[in-house]
Amino acid sequence: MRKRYFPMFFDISDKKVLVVGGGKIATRRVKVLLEFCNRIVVIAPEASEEIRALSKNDSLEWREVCFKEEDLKESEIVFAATNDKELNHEIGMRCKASQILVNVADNRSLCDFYFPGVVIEDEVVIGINTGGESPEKTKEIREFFSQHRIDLQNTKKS
Ligand SMILES: C[C@@]1(CC(=O)O)C2=NC(=C\c3[nH]c(c(CCC(=O)O)c3CC(=O)O)Cc3[nH]c(c(CC(=O)O)c3CCC(=O)O)/C=C3\N/C(=C\2)[C@@H](CCC(=O)O)[C@]3(C)CC(=O)O)/[C@H]1CCC(=O)O
Ligand SMILES: NC(=O)c1ccc[n+]([C@@H]2O[C@H](COP(=O)([O-])OP(=O)(O)OC[C@H]3O[C@@H](n4cnc5c(N)ncnc54)[C@H](O)[C@@H]3O)[C@@H](O)[C@H]2O)c1
Repeated sequence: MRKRYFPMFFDISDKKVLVVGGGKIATRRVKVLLEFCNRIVVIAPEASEEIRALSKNDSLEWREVCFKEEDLKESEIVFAATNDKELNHEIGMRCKASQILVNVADNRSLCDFYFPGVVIEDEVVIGINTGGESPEKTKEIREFFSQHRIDLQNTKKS
């Protein structure tokens, strides 16, 4: 049977979320995470303009430093998204050893969970996933739903 990932809809509003890295992928993920969580720390010596701007809000703190092992102590969910493959791997392994939920952007086998494609419309949240087989397909489906927001609204009213 094909391996599938169960879509748990998880309350992360008060979880301590750590994102390591502040580039393209980290930015894409932070923007989605901020819809669900107000305790995000980003650790990265360099961060995108968007992360810099978002860090002016209380929900997001950007620390302009390199990752250190002790950063994990205060974290409950970790996203490793640096451009350093070895570091991402190390973060994944350390989280596993400490039973901290971890997602590693360049190594699906180290992920406790995958980042979904997300569509939000009022109280409706759609999460899309292909079990790691085709993120591109996830993106296509997410774009399809995003362009059909009217239909989602109509469904809700009927
Ligand atoms: C849904 C989304 C969320 C997000 O990322 O925000 C997401 N990937 C997205 C896009 C995307 N990812 C990649 C490209 C190719 C273009 C490119 O290379 O740039 C594109 C297309 C693009 O970017 O346009 C490359 C890639 N992806 C993974 C690896 C590593 C590996 O497979 O081991 C590599 C190689 C990296 C490398 O080594 O370089 C792994 C994962 N990607 C996942 C999620 C998880 C499974 C999702 C699923 O099953 O469907 C999983 C397994 C783990 C995880 O990361 O949670 C987002 C769509 C967002 C949207 O809706 O627009
Ligand atoms: N899962 C996915 O969907 C997906 C898609 C494309 C790429 N990727 C992978 O995601 C990772 C990030 O890609 P990107 O395009 O965002 O890279 P990027 O070059 O845009 O950003 C890298 C970030 O990592 C930070 N960084 C580097 N060393 C660090 C350290 N020691 N401590 C903390 N932060 C550090 C940099 O300051 C920068 O902010 C890569 O491994 C890439 O292969 C994943």
